[in-house]
Amino acid sequence: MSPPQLVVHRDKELMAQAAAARLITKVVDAQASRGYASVVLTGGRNGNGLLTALAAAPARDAIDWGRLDLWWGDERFVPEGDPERNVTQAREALLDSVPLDPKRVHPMPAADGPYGKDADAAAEAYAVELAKAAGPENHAPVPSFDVLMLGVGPDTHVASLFPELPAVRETERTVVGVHGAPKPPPTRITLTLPAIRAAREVWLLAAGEDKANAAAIALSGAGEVQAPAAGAYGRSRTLWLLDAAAASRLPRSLYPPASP
Ligand SMILES: O=C(O)[C@H](O)[C@@H](O)[C@H](O)[C@H](O)COP(=O)(O)O
Repeated sequence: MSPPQLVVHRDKELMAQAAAARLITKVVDAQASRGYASVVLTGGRNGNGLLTALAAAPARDAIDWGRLDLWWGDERFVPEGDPERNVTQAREALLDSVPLDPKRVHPMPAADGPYGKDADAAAEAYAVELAKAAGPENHAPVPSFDVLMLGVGPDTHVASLFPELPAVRETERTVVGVHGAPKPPPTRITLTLPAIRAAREVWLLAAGEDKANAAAIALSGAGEVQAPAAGAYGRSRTLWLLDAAAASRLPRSLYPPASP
């Protein structure tokens, strides 16, 4: 596993704009070489901030939206259309403004969907959907995601993998239900670390002073059960995208080299 790369931007707005530009290039390159691209979205302010910046990006439509597969890293297990749902927020920020192929957009099940209030059954169904989309060359029963994005919580959680809770300890299943999450709402569905680690690239988004401790802990050798962000890495690249506030408590040895 190659060490994580860090890129620090002046502030969260610039981080979102730069991350959006980075995503456009990554998707365009994947589509040019393979004919399609596969991206995992994340919820939260930084994840939605990136989507909002992407919607406004001048080069946005260099992406062939009809050949983009979208998945989610986690979802709040609430009814369809609930403003709390990550997919609801993603639709408002970007998805409703671009010509995606609906067959290639894979939201996680809602709490009023075919699995009712059974988050574990809904999680299992999403795992089956991921496995069906996996190819023979894939490293886990999930597609080879080009980019899997993760917002980082102030407690170092990523997706809905919270410190010390059962989901972060999962080593076999790719998707599990989460009960009693400390970040409301308490019931969620989440990819697990094995699924996250099947991605070619994992990008962690951390902006704001409230993420400074989490970034420092996760990047200074903490264990993944105590600091789930520490266990989120990609097969070929792990990239932390921070703003200066979130990077403010990083050990000097980690902070990207000052320009000469
Ligand atoms: O469902 C969620 O809440 C998100 O997927 C979660 O993992 C989020 O990305 C982090 O909590 C960071 O959220 P902020 O960017 O809002 O701090």
